[in-house]
Order: sequence, then C-alpha cells, then structure tokens
Amino acid sequence: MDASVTPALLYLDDVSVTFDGFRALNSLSLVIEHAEMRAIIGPNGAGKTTMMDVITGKTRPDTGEVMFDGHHDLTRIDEAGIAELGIGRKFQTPTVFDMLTVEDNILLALKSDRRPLASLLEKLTSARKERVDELLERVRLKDHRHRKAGNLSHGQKQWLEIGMLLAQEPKLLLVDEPAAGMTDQETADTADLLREIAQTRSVVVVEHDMVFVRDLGVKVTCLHEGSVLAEGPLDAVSSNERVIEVYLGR
Ligand SMILES: Nc1ncnc2c1ncn2[C@@H]1O[C@H](COP(=O)(O)OP(=O)(O)OP(=O)(O)O)[C@@H](O)[C@H]1O
Repeated sequence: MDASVTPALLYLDDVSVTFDGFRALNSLSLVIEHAEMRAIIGPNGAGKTTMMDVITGKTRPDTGEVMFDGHHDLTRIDEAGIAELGIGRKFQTPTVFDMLTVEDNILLALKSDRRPLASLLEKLTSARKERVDELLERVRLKDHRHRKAGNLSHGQKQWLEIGMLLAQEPKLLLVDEPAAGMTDQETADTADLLREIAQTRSVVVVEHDMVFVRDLGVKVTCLHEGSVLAEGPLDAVSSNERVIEVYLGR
C-alpha cells in the first residue's frame, strides 16, 4: 500500500529499531483508523514502549515508514512538531500540577490563541470557561474543580491528566497502562471514559490488565519480540496458542 494515500490516521510499515544490536522493533506494521481505539498487549520487552517512542519521535526507527494523518512522515518531525500535529501521550505516572486546582490544571493545558491581543483577552472569554466545563465533565471531575490536584485519588489524577491532554485536542491519544494502581470502579470508569473519547479521536492503549482490555471491547494487537504476533478481537487473540504461550499462559 502507498502510505501517502492511506486513509488511516496512523500507519507504521516495516518499522525496525535496534539498540546495541538488540532488535526492540522487528519489521513492525500497524494501522490505526480515524476514531479507532486499539489495545496493545504483550509480554515485557515486546516493544510496546519503543513503538510509542517511535510514534512520538522520541526514538527514530532504523528503517520503515511512520505516516500520520495522510501525509506527515513522523520520522522527519521532532517531538514538539509531532505533538503539535495532534499526538498526545499519557505516561503511566500522572504528571499534574499538585499545588494547582483541578480547574487551573485544565486551564493551563488549553490550546490558546497565540495572537497577542487574543491571549490578553482570552482569560475572560466565556468560550474558554465553557471548554473547561466541558473537559471537567468529560473526565468526571466537575465536582472537584476547586480541589488541589495533589489531593485527588490516583485514578482522578489520571483522569485529570487525560483532560489536560484532551485540552490540546489531539487526533491520537497514546495511553500507557491507565488502569495500573486503580480501584476496580476507577478501572471500569476509565474504560468508559476512553470509549467516549474514541468516538471522536483515535486512542492507542498499552495495557496488561486483561479485565480492563475486555471492558474496552476493541481490536487487540499482541506484540512479541518487536512484531505483531496476533491481531483481532480479544477472544480470537486470547485463544491464539502462541499468545497463550508467550504472554497469557505465563
Ligand atoms: N534505550 C534503550 N537502550 C537499550 N535497550 C532498550 C532501550 N529501550 C528499550 N530497550 C530494550 O528493548 C526491548 C523492548 O523494550 P520496550 O520497553 O519497548 O518493551 P515493552 O513491551 O514496553 O515492555 P514492558 O511491558 O516491560 O514495558 C527491551 O528488551 C528493552 O530492554
């Protein structure tokens, strides 16, 4: 397929990354459609983090194509440029401003109009307030807006960070093990939240918690030794003999 005409949002083809002779990604190919959520599973060292690093420009592939939104060749764009194109990444540990309120964390993250007069006035605009309300509602923190972020539960901090990423209006959200350390209720709420987000944006979730992955109800890709081992509905992937052997049956 010619990547320059692919209708997919994200297209990785034949991507390899070698660290000191070790192949962390080995001819990896992956396609994520617009408004698709994909769960990525696989054993430790399978290449999940390296794949995210390649997409965000932190690591450059030795070979292969990484195309975003039609014509953007991500292997030629720096990390800031890739974020600007609309790729947001949520790491496992929440990074919110603990001393600020929930609302101020969101306000800080809002995409702003960089024209000087606009930025002077934008604090006052009702559109900005509405956007903050909308984001707080979306991430289930409307009733906590005046609390210091440092006082939130672990799960709420994760949601706040997701809200801050959404404030940037990404086309693609990369989320690393969101359910880790969450209560069962928070885990279920997070699955709901990600499903809502994926109605309008694409989401790639790396996760080990198979209950959570089942709850997401989306196509699953199992990586192993830097390549795709199996891909499809969770039932098919989790009954794949190789997947059981290298991952689930451990
Ligand atoms: N910067 C680096 N230098 C050398 N080796 C690296 C580097 N980054 C990753 N690796 C190696 O590449 C392999 C793939 O690692 P990666 O972190 O992508 O796997 P993963 O699937 O995310 O694993 P986990 O589930 O443990 O997070 C591992 O064997 C790792 O040790």
